[in-house]
Amino acid sequence: MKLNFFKYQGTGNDFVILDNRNHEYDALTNEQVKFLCDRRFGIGADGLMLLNSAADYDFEMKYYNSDGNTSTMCGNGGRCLVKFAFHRGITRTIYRFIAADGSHEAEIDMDGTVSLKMKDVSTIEELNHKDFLLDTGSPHYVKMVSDVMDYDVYQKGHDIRFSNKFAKQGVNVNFVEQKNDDEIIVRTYERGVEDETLSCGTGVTASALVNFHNEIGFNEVIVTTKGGKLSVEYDRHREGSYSDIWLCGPADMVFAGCIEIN
Ligand SMILES: N[C@H](CCC[C@H](N)C(=O)O)C(=O)O
Repeated sequence: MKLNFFKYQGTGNDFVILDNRNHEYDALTNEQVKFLCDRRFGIGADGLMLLNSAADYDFEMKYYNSDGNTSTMCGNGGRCLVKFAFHRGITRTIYRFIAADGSHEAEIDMDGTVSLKMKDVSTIEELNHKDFLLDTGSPHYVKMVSDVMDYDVYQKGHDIRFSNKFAKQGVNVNFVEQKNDDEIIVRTYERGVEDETLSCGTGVTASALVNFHNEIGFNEVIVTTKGGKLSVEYDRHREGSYSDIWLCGPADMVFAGCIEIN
């Protein structure tokens, strides 16, 4: 099978993207996705996305983790897919697409950053005063720590992700340091990559919502990741739900190519 692929990254979370609007890659297998994402034998990426046609939407997003399995929502992937759609000639003031967790809106700002509206969050489960569980389109465990840049993210993330509570379904694990009221640093161990990624969009979003200093009403949190800076804007409601959640940051093409696979 010959593939024309495109490589994109959003704050270092990187993806292989295929334009599948004419169903050219419908037969792609999980094993082939895993090969394409392999950093030694393939192109190399945290995940792979298909840009599919969709009735009533500008496109459909189909997301695979680098383990080759389809998964739930990818925030950085969604942002990269919007920029890819633009590069492929789909130009909109507001993009509307369908993904694993439902419909999303997105905008490409004048400076090229992409803002993606995330699904509403109804509850945050507080396991204790430092550990939280919530779903921002993918399941996230958020743990507040100090000196996050010195933290053993791989081992500690692996231990939580494969603990009895999460072994079957999996969970993404975020380690968060509070810099000040509106700034956090986040490092994430990602399910389905089974390693730390340079950033995780749904994880950054989850970590921002858990941010201790949020007020009722509009909040904006600046998030530093190893792959760069993102911002998360949202409305916090009195009963503890969250809406109008926007994940904003850069999303850029790295290279394009053609590959022949078995
Ligand atoms: N690994 C995640 C999906 C990708 C999430 C991440 N890349 C993002 O930007 O949200 C999962 O299986 O739940």
